[in-house]
Amino acid sequence: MASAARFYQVSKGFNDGSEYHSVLDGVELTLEQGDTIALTGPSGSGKSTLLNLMAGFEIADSGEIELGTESTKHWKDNKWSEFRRRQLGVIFQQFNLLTPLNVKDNIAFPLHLIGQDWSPWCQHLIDKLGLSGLEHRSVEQLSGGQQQRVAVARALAHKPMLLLADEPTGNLDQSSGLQVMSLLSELASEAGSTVLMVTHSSECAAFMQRHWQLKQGKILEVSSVQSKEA
Ligand SMILES: Nc1ncnc2c1ncn2[C@@H]1O[C@H](COP(=O)(O)OP(=O)(O)OP(=O)(O)O)[C@@H](O)[C@H]1O
Repeated sequence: MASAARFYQVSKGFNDGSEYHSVLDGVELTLEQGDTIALTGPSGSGKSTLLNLMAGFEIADSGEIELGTESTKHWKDNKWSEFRRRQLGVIFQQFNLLTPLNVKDNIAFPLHLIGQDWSPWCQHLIDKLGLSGLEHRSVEQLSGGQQQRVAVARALAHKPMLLLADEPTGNLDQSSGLQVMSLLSELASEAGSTVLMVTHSSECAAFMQRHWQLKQGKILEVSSVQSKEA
């Protein structure tokens, strides 16, 4: 099966003015299409950095990143933007919704950027995410859990190849967080999206099939449904 993403010896670090600090140190990873993976690791271990590299928000110091069947080695900014618009969904801890817009317009906005219209799939997302009746409400008037459910709909509206989520339940209480996780994993599966999710919560990680840990700049596979069954 084709992979959704591969890292070959990817390294990334940052200068704090005088010194270079290595964060990712020759990371090797493969996300197979349809994988759902929870990424954990200590604070500062580089989880968000890894997601940022996969989305092209940051560029690796060395190594190579493949997305789908393409190497990103020579991608320019416009190619990364095109990839993000068409093939990527991103969910952040802080929701990052367009606050002057209502629920429906927040979900439709990224679709319009790629020339797509509202579809039965979008309506399905609204219904499943419990947003029916709230379509015309400003997102500022929603609870945190409702806002994150809008963010899930927005991220999946174009059925992205890859869904990246950075602590999507970090700002929610436990019950809203688990509800969002359950819907996110079910709808990502319906969309056919591969999921890589950063989380500090073992309960959230349990919604994913595989569990990776980032430690000392490298990925360790902690568990997978396949290996549990083996
Ligand atoms: N743009 C940047 N400039 C300088 N240093 C950075 C930058 N981005 C990240 N870092 C540093 O890289 C390290 C890894 O950061 P990152 O945010 O990826 O960790 P994390 O595992 O996601 O942490 P947390 O769980 O606390 O969110 C940290 O030491 C951080 O300060």
